[in-house]
Amino acid sequence: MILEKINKPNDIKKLDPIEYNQLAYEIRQFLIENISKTGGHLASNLGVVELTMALHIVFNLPQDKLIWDVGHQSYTHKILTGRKDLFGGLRKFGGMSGFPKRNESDYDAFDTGHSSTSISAGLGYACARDVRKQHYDVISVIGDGALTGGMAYEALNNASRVKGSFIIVLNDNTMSISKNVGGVSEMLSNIRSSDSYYDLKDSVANTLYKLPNGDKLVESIKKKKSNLKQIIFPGQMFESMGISYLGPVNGHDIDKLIKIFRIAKRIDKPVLVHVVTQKGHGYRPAERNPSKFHGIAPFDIKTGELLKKSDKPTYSDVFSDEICELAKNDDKIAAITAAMPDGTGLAKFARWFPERFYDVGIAEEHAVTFSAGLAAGGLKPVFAVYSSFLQRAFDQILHDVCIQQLHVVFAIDRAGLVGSDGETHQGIFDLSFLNCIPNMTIFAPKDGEELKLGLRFGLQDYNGPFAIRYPRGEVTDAFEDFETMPVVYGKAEMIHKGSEIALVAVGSMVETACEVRKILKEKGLDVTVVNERFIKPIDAGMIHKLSFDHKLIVTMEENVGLGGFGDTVCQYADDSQLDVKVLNIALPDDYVEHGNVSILKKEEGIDAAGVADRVLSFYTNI
Ligand SMILES: Cc1ncc(C[n+]2csc(CCOP(=O)(O)OP(=O)(O)O)c2C)c(N)n1
Ligand SMILES: CC(=O)[C@@H](O)[C@H](O)COP(=O)(O)O
Ligand SMILES: [Mg+2]
Repeated sequence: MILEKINKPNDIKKLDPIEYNQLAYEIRQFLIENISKTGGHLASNLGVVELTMALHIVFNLPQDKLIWDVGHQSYTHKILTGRKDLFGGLRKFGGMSGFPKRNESDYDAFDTGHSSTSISAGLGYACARDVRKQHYDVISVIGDGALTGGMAYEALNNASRVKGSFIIVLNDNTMSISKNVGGVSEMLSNIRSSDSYYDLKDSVANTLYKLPNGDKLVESIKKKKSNLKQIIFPGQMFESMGISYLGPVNGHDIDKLIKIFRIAKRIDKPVLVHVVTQKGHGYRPAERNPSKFHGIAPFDIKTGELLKKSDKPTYSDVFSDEICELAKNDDKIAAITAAMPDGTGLAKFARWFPERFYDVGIAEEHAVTFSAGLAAGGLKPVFAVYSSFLQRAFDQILHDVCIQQLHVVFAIDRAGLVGSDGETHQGIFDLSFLNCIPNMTIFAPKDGEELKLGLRFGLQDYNGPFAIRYPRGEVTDAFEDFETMPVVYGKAEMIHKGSEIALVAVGSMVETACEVRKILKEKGLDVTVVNERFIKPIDAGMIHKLSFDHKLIVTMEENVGLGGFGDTVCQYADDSQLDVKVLNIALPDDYVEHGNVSILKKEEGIDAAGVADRVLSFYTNI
C-alpha cells in the first residue's frame, strides 16, 4: 500500500512518480470506504484526487498557501497533511471538520464553507506577501459552481493588482451540486469542447516549456495580441482581465497536472489554470449521479444506496409539495434558488413549472434583488434558501426588498442547528439579522402542517416581505393529534394553558417546550406552552396576558440570543413595565461546531433536560 507511506505532511514528495497513480487509486478507495461509514462530501472529493496530489507535489506547503473554495473538496488535502487517521471522526462532534480549518492544521491556509471566497482570500494573501516582501506562492482552487458567485468576479476584477505570482486553479467538472448553470458555465463548456485547441495548446506549451527560457517565451506569447494567442490562450475573458490563462488540462492526468502547475509557478503574475475533472471520478454510482453523492449520508458501497431510509418527509419535502400545490392555482408564483434545487426541494417545482423557475447559480445576493425585480414586475417570488447562505444577502433584503415593501417570500430552510457542516452552516443568525429590518415579517412553524399554513398565508393572505424559517431534517409528528389554529397575522398559538411559568417557543423549540413541560409536570409544575409563530411582529397581546397570571415567561429559540426573539420580548416587557420575569433560552454569542444536532443541543443547553434545569433553577430563585 502506497497510502501507508503517507503519514506526515509532504510525505508525498518522497514517492517515486511511478507510484502516483496507485496512490490516487488508494486515496479513492480510502475516501469511499470512510465516507460510506461517516457520510460526507464524496463526489467532489473523488474528483480532485490527482489535482490535490499534483498541488502538494509542486508547491511547498505550508509556506505556500493553498485555499480551497467552499472547502468541501479538501479531504485528499487532509489525507496528505497527516490527518488520515482522523477520518473515522469526520464531521462528528469533537472530530475532524469537513472543511479546512486554520485551528485544525497549519496546512489549512483559510477557513471556508460558503462559496466563492477563495480568490478574494488568495488575493489578500498575495498582496500581504508583496507588502511584507515575503516569497511564497498562493493558490486558490475554485470550482465552476463557485465561479457562479459574484464575489469571485469582484476578486477577479481586482486580481491584476497583484504584481507577483497568484495562481487560481479552476476545477471545472460542469457541476455545482446540480448541473451548473449560466453563461460562464457555457463559456467554459465551449473552451472544453474545442478539442483542436486543447491538443494544440497542450503540445505547444509543453514544447515551448522545454526550450531554454521557454517560460519567458510562453509569457511573451501571452502578451502579444496575435492570432497565435487566440489559439493558444482561449480563456479570453481572463486574459482581458490581466490574468494569464493556462489549460484546459485533464484533471485526472497527474503528469500533465504537475507540468502545468510548474509552468504556472514560474509565471510572475496572476494566472488561471483551467483543470477539467469528473465529479465522482472512480466510483460508478457517484459518476452516474454526482448530485446524490455530493453530500451523502452513510451508504452501501456495492449498491450506492443509503443505509438508513426513512418514509417520513423532511421540511424541504413539505415545502416542495406545498409550493407546487399553490403554484398550480396561481400562475404568478415563481421560485428562485441559488444553486440548491435539490436541497431546498425546488427540483419538483422546476419540473412542473420550468418557465417560472430560476436557478441563478451560487448567487444569493443576486437572487434576492432578482426576486425584488420579479415582485416589482407583478410576480410572487419565493426564494428558497438555506439560512446560513441568506446571510450573504442582508443588504439586498433591506435595500431592495424591505424598503420598497415588495412581496417576496423567503423560504428559509436549514434554520437552526444543521449538524455535521458545523460553524459555517448553522442557521442560527437569521432571526437576529431579519428581526432588525423594518417591514419584514418572520414566521416559524412548529411542524410540517404549520409550514404549509404559513406558506399559504405568506403567498395568499399577505402582501410584503415574508420570511418563513424551518429546520433541516424530518418533520415532527409531535402535534399530530393537536388541532392547529388558522394563521392570523401577528398572533401566537396556545398549546397548553398552565400557570406560574409560560414557555413561549419559536418553531422547532415548541416541541422541546412540550417536552420541558412534561419534565416540569413531574416536579409538580403545570406550565403554559405557547407557539409564538410570528417572531416579527411578536404577539405582544399574548405576552401582556401571560404576564398577568405567570411569574416567569421563558422564551425559547434555536438562534443566537442577541437580537433574537427573546431580546424582543425582554424589550417589550421592559418598555411596558410588565410585572413578570423573563428568561431567554437561546444559543450563546458564539459559533457552534460540527456534530450531531441532538449532541449540539445538549452541549448548548437547549435540549429539553437542559432547558428544564435552567427554568427550575431560575424559577426557584425568583
Ligand atoms: C454561499 C453558498 N451558497 C451555497 C452553497 C452550497 N454549495 C456547496 S458546494 C456547492 C456547489 C459547488 O460547486 P463547485 O464549486 O463547482 O464544486 P464541486 O462540488 O463541483 O466540486 C454549493 C452550491 C455554499 N457552500 N455557499
Ligand atoms: C458544502 C455545502 O455547502 C453543501 O454541500 C451543504 O453541505 C449541503 O447541506 P445539506 O446536506 O444540508 O443539504
Ligand atoms: Mg463543479
